[in-house]
Amino acid sequence: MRTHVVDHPLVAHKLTVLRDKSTDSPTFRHLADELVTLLAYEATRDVRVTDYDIETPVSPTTGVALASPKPLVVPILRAGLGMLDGMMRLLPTAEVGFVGMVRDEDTLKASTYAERLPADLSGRQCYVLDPMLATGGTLAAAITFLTDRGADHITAICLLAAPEGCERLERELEGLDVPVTIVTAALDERLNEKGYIVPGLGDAGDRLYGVAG
Ligand SMILES: O=P(O)(O)OC[C@H]1O[C@H](OP(=O)(O)OP(=O)(O)O)[C@H](O)[C@@H]1O
Ligand SMILES: O=c1cc[nH]c(=O)[nH]1
Ligand SMILES: [Mg+2]
Repeated sequence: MRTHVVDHPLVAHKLTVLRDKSTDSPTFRHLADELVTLLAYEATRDVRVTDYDIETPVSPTTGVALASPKPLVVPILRAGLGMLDGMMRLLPTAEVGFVGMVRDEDTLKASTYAERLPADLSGRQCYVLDPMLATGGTLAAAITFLTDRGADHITAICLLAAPEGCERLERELEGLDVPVTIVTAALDERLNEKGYIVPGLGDAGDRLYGVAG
């Protein structure tokens, strides 16, 4: 597994405002959307393309087009939904699959409550969207879902990652014959006793959409 922390002053600036507890929900949604587009630029560096012949007004030339099958973008509900538009801005022809997962606040175990993915992901490049990589339980389960169905290339885009979650993913994905890359705006210090990322930004889903009942 490769972890890529995007080092860019605009990413750092937007992330700072996102972390600020006084940032309201509309501003948080807007910034999350902008940040994803910046991260997606890095995350799609190895998107598969194929040669594509065109004619410019001056001469024929060969460029590139997205290869087939098209990439699959997978937001992890709920908070990952706040990253979908920003991702689709860069990959408008990608397909989208959905996985709904929630972490139990006491045990920190992730469970799946919804899933709408193509049955066969053979040969597919998948981009998983989840703002928070905390203990890593959610992302480990999501990646397993995708690779069990044949996905052969996984990139997860996270706004923030914790070292504990990255280490867990390294352990759980060891031996997996599929390249996995984590692209994040920051690798934070640690998790607190409640499994929240420190300094973090709080509960991403609540900050995007309001406190869940
Ligand atoms: O790495 P982990 O320890 O598994 O935690 C990360 C998960 O926790 C949050 O989701 P949450 O369970 O709060 O659901 P929500 O998106 O509906 O708020 C977050 O969006 C991740 O999916
Ligand atoms: O800090 C955290 C950890 C998990 N989920 C969140 O939304 N925030
Ligand atoms: Mg949440």
